[in-house]
Amino acid sequence: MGLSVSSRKPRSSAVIVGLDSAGKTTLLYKMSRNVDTTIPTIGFNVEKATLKFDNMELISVDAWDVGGRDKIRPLWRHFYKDKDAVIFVVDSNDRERLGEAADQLLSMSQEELLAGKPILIFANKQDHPHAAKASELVEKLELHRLRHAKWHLQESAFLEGKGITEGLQWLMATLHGAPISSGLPKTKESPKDLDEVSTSAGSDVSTL
Ligand SMILES: Nc1nc2c(ncn2[C@@H]2O[C@H](COP(=O)(O)OP(=O)(O)OP(=O)(O)O)[C@@H](O)[C@H]2O)c(=O)[nH]1
Ligand SMILES: [Mg+2]
Repeated sequence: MGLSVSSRKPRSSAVIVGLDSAGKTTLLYKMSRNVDTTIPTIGFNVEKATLKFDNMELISVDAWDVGGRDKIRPLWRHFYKDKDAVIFVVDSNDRERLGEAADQLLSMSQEELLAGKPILIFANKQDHPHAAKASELVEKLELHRLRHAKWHLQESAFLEGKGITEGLQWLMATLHGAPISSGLPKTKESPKDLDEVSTSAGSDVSTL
């Protein structure tokens, strides 16, 4: 079963990034039944949670907007070190900042300590009627630039709890090489029911 894992070392860990207001904190709190959240004070906002299912540790670091990015860069290494994956959250309804988000995503993917790690992209806020859909986001986020990483774009609506499980299932399957069933909430769709579009080797898109 493997559900009683609170004292075990995390099985895997991911760093959550994204522009301000994308939904990173909402993602953590949506799973708060299953997480412990702490906010250490080290000069910029850090939120940490451990998913009890699969014992995956998620760390959100709100460091992008802090002045003098180069000055705090050495601190980032502390959080990027030993991470197995990147979770990137984008506000699909904020088209004006998609270019900025694309640059942040590319920059993260090129961080030495994260290079080549799988990237789960949550195309969040899909509950907005005019939110950019997966196909538009693949283009606007310039995902072709993520040449060396396996990525998956998952449409989501965190406030409604939609898309979270599906995205994390992809991540766990990618990290562990096989679907993980223990403790994961059942999803209504099986992968074959999702509208999956192959975009390049090892990368794909799932709509809600
Ligand atoms: N409509 C809608 N709003 C959302 C969704 N997810 C998050 N929000 C809202 O977006 C706002 C920002 O969400 P946060 O989770 O605080 O964003 P964040 O990425 O942690 O932002 P910073 O901490 O500033 O970097 C909040 O008002 C959330 O309620 C969603 O799926 N749909
Ligand atoms: Mg936040």
